[in-house]
Amino acid sequence: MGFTFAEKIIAGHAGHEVHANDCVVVNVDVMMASDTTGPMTIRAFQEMGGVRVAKPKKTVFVIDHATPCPNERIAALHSMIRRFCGEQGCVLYDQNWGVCHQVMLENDEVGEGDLVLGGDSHTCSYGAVGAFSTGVGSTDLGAALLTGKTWLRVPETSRIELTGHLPKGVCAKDVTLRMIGDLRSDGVSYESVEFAGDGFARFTQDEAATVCNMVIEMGGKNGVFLSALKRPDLMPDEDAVYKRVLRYDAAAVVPMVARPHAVDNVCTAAEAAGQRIDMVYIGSCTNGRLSDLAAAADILRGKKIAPSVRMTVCPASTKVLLAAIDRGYIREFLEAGATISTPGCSLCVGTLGGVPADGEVVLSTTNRNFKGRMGNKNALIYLASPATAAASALTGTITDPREVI
Ligand SMILES: CC(C)[C@H](C(=O)O)[C@@H](O)C(=O)O
Ligand code: SF4
Repeated sequence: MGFTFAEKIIAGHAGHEVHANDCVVVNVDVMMASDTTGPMTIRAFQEMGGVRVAKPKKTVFVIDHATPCPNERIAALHSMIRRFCGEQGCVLYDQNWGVCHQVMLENDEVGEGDLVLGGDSHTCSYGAVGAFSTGVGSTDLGAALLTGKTWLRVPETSRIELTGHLPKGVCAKDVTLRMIGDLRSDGVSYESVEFAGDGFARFTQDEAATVCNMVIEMGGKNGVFLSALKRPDLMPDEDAVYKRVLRYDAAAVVPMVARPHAVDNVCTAAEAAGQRIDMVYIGSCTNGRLSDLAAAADILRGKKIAPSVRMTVCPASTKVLLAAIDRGYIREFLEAGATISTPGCSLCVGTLGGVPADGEVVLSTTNRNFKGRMGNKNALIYLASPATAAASALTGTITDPREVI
């Protein structure tokens, strides 16, 4: 019986052979906390008697969820993180960097073969570069800061294969929403997901990050793109055991949306067409990268968004913003009538401005549309790709991007 990626990488970090459902203690290569969970992690570390973190150069804090800082209470938490990083010699990405997951990826804080714990549920994003990465609570993270280790139940694995080419106007986000719609939010609970097939192998790292980012929205523990694996010792064996295997034909995928108030409440963009929208948000660790901004800029270029729509674009990082400036996208967004927000989590989780009013409808490129997500429980949030978001901003209603390209 062969081994899956999860079994191989966890075995390497446990120092012995492991099988799905074993409970093991593993070495952790990289730890990450944001400004939301960082303070709780520091407190947990201190309450456990922590004096020095085990791996300061591999312990990363990113101040991203509430930047620039909106109030006094959060300012105190931000200073607590800065002080801790100064005392402990941990790596700090302050408010000028961007969303934690993008910052981790674009600054090579994580790489192939790393076992990564993050105090954020979308830590699963790093499967795009061949890491085993997963989100944990602040207490587990605090313990890892102290010991450099954690415990894991070795996940069972599902494999999802994509074959062929995506049609024009169809994005990685559409494939992701389609899979989540099919599997539902608990479809692969606590499982590792291997993304395979020539279709996924053709995805760029940005696209792979979009897919892996939302593995948690199908209940997964982690996701990994097999095409990101260069090390043969991490590749799953031919006779590895899978809980389920799903296959998708890329040519048959169409633009999708998730309707309020659940990520698995999906339908095609064509089925939702005509739904009025008041706000459009393009950004986040799911879809705020340069290629996402490019997809939106291609649709908005030389046009004006509907007067009834307020549109905000937030590059996922300062590096993305600078590249978008160089390529002229930022000017194009501004000329189309959009607002540009400071790189970070921005509107995604309601920790900053841009809160929708009661009854308003938002189309967002983020990963969650739960009630209250953007700061108002009486708003309705739809999720979609950057192409669908841009096309819909032009018309003021949900629009299949293939109608405008
Ligand atoms: C605030 C934070 C704990 C949360 C997470 O863990 O994912 C946030 O980033 C989110 O996207 O919902
Ligand atoms: S951009 Fe949104 S989903 Fe990503 S870490 Fe920030 S709040 Fe969470």
